[in-house]
Amino acid sequence: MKGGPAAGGTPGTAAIETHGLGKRYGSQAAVDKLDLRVPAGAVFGFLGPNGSGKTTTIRMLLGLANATSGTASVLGQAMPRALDAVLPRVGALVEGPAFYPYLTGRANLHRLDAACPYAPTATRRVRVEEALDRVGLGAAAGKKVKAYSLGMKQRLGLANALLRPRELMVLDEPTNGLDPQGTREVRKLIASLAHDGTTVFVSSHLLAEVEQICTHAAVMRAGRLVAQGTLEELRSAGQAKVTILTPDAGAARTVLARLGLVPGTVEPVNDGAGPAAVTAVLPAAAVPAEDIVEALVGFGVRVRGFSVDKGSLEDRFVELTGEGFDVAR
Ligand SMILES: Nc1ncnc2c1ncn2[C@@H]1O[C@H](COP(=O)(O)OP(=O)(O)OP(=O)(O)O)[C@@H](O)[C@H]1O
Repeated sequence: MKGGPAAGGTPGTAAIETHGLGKRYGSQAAVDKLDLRVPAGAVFGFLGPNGSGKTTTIRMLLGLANATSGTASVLGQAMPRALDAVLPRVGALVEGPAFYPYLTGRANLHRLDAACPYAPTATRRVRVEEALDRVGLGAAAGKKVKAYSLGMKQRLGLANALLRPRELMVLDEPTNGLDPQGTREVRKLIASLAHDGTTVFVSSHLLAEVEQICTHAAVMRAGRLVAQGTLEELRSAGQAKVTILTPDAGAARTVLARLGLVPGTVEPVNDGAGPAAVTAVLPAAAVPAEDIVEALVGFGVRVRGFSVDKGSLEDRFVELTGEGFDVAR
């Protein structure tokens, strides 16, 4: 957007911060004791399987739902008390805004912008066209929304969030309904927002998506936050795996067991004719790699190859959520 860079917030401050935030529906806690911290300037992935409480959290942050416990602040101000001061600084895509089906995409944006008391009328036409272009809807802007696909409606929702520069963008599953091309475009859009200094808070149940675009992430499971931090921090908190390539698989297993590690299966390499690969999981506070090699050699194990694999973010998230992704609670 050409409307000038967003302020973005001072690095080191939090764009979103919650303490003990919770929401109950009857006896069910949709969100429970949430302590979330989204640093200013981050592209923050809010991950979790379906039903883990992401949308409920976002709704509370935006004043669309009332918390039943705890506190939340957005751009340094308490919510929902400071709603009127905060919302003009926040762009949001949550469950798609209500569009008029018999109006064109462009006319819908004009109406939504006109309904916003903070939007300058003089620049409306230009801002609407820029937002439509930015989400790749320029060519379809004259079509009625009732003829839009789900992906096109999603893009229109994004365009609505982009009508003015914002310090914080909150996007709930922004690639829902988009084809691979549309997904790539949204990723690029998020990167360009971040480049302009906007903090982006994006929920997703797609790990690969978060891994590609985010600097930080939090993981929800059944209403609870189970991890948050930079992607690197989340990765390194996971369990690493050691793999030993050796013709002395039995002896290698013995050494691993003596070191307190649990040896995994022995996999033949090269159809069983050559050495075998022996693996073991290294817990977070594990035996250092050099000590393992020393013990193997000391025991007379011939080592042809040795590697420590930190494990992917996916391994870590499956570890954390138990059920993996795309699973309803
Ligand atoms: N209005 C409501 N009334 C009762 N229960 C609700 C309501 N909204 C959400 N819930 C429940 O709260 C839990 C969390 O839902 P939420 O929509 O926040 O999850 P989510 O992580 O956003 O999932 P999804 O990715 O499927 O949108 C779910 O068990 C859901 O059924």
